[in-house]
Amino acid sequence: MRKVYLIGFMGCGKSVIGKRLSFATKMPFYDMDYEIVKKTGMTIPEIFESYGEERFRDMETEFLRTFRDESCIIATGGGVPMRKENREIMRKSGLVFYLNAPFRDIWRRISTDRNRPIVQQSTRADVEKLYNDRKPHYFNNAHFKVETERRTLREITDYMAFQVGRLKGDK
Ligand SMILES: Nc1ncnc2c1ncn2[C@@H]1O[C@H](COP(=O)(O)OP(=O)(O)OP(=O)(O)O)[C@@H](O)[C@H]1O
Ligand SMILES: O=C(O)C1=C[C@@H](O)[C@@H](O)[C@H](O)C1
Ligand SMILES: [Mg+2]
Repeated sequence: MRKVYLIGFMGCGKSVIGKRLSFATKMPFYDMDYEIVKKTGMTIPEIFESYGEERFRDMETEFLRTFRDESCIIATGGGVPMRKENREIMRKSGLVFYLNAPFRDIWRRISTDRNRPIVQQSTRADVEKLYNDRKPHYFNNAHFKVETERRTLREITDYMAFQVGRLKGDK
């Protein structure tokens, strides 16, 4: 296995669980959003504001195409699985875990976060529609579906570390 990708909607826990999984598996961890912020020297709201969402999406694809060939854990941005090319790269280069969380949990976590431009520009109903539209893309493109509802971060991480350990060396 080369890479472990975490996919799912904003606030499902990709970044926080990715870090913990890195600790549990001793694999390095990278957060795509953070890598893009580091490379551009801009925050995500600034990138959306200055260049528009489409350019941000191109940066995500560029990251997947060019990121170093290393066994590692990658927390993807919430919109990454919407592009066919992104899905193909992820499935070819590693294992894909979908973190599923109910919309009410997601909304509680993200509604007041100013660092997510899509949330800032939308109503709750808009974000819920986006959640429902995206769900099949997450679901149909993951090797593993992880239910996070009523599970602690520890329980989720332990389950994922077990699956990663079991499959290490298979790919
Ligand atoms: N299962 C969980 N139990 C408790 N808190 C959680 C759980 N999952 C996520 N959280 C909390 O929700 C918040 C959002 O999580 P996180 O930033 O990891 O989401 P994300 O999937 O990386 O979102 P984005 O796509 O916007 O980067 C964090 O404060 C995190 O600690
Ligand atoms: O779901 C999305 O479209 C996004 C999620 C975040 O991870 C960031 O990549 C950005 O805020 C867009
Ligand atoms: Mg994140």
